[in-house]
Amino acid sequence: MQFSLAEAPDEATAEKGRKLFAGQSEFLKGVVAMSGLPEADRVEVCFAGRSNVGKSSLINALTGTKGLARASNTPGRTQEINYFTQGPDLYLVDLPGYGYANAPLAVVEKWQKLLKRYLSGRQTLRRAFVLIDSRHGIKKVDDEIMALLDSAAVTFQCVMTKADKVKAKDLDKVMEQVRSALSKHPAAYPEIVMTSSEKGEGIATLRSIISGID
Ligand SMILES: Nc1nc2c(ncn2[C@@H]2O[C@H](COP(=O)(O)OP(=O)(O)OP(=O)(O)O)[C@@H](O)[C@H]2O)c(=O)[nH]1
Repeated sequence: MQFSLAEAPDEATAEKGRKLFAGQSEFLKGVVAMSGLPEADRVEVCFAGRSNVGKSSLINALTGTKGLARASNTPGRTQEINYFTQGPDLYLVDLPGYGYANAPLAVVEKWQKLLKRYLSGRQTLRRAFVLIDSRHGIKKVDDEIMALLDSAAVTFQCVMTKADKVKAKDLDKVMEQVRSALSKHPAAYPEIVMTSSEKGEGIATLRSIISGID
């Protein structure tokens, strides 16, 4: 599999993305058990990543709603599966951050159990976006989540975050590592999205990618 960076969308595709995200975004609920999931009545995409990777910031940037997903400096604060509605036809799902070194083992095990159940049991889940910090590349815990997605047969797309924090030459090195790590995962989608929630880079691209998922 060849992995390439997603290019900026053409005008028609960009418009589709803009339209989707011009719709209202609202926090629906935080879920701690499968029994709490909302009715599976629309397409959903989820966002996974290590604690502090920038998930909340990315969801806020995508939806254009500051403070929608709580952007927090405290790692590991997003401990529930958080459901957001995006317009009438889409759920954006913020998964618990993983790999938080100081989390008690019992908490980690509970997340993992819920995550596994969610990923393998949610019929309407169309794609997972796995967020990777552009400074750090793919770590062991990311690789484990990707393996979980492989076994659950959930297509996942890699989204690089905090691109503004990395120099171009360092980014090349990280991308090489990312491509090589992704090549071991059959569920990996061939395009990688480079983003900066801070600068807005890649946000229009990701919006149009999501608008093309049905
Ligand atoms: N420079 C820069 N900083 C960012 C960017 N995205 C997020 N951050 C910062 O990174 C930190 C973590 O961001 P969050 O969005 O809270 O991360 P999270 O993944 O939701 O964190 P958890 O709730 O711990 O899972 C915050 O201090 C953000 O301001 C970005 O694109 N550029």
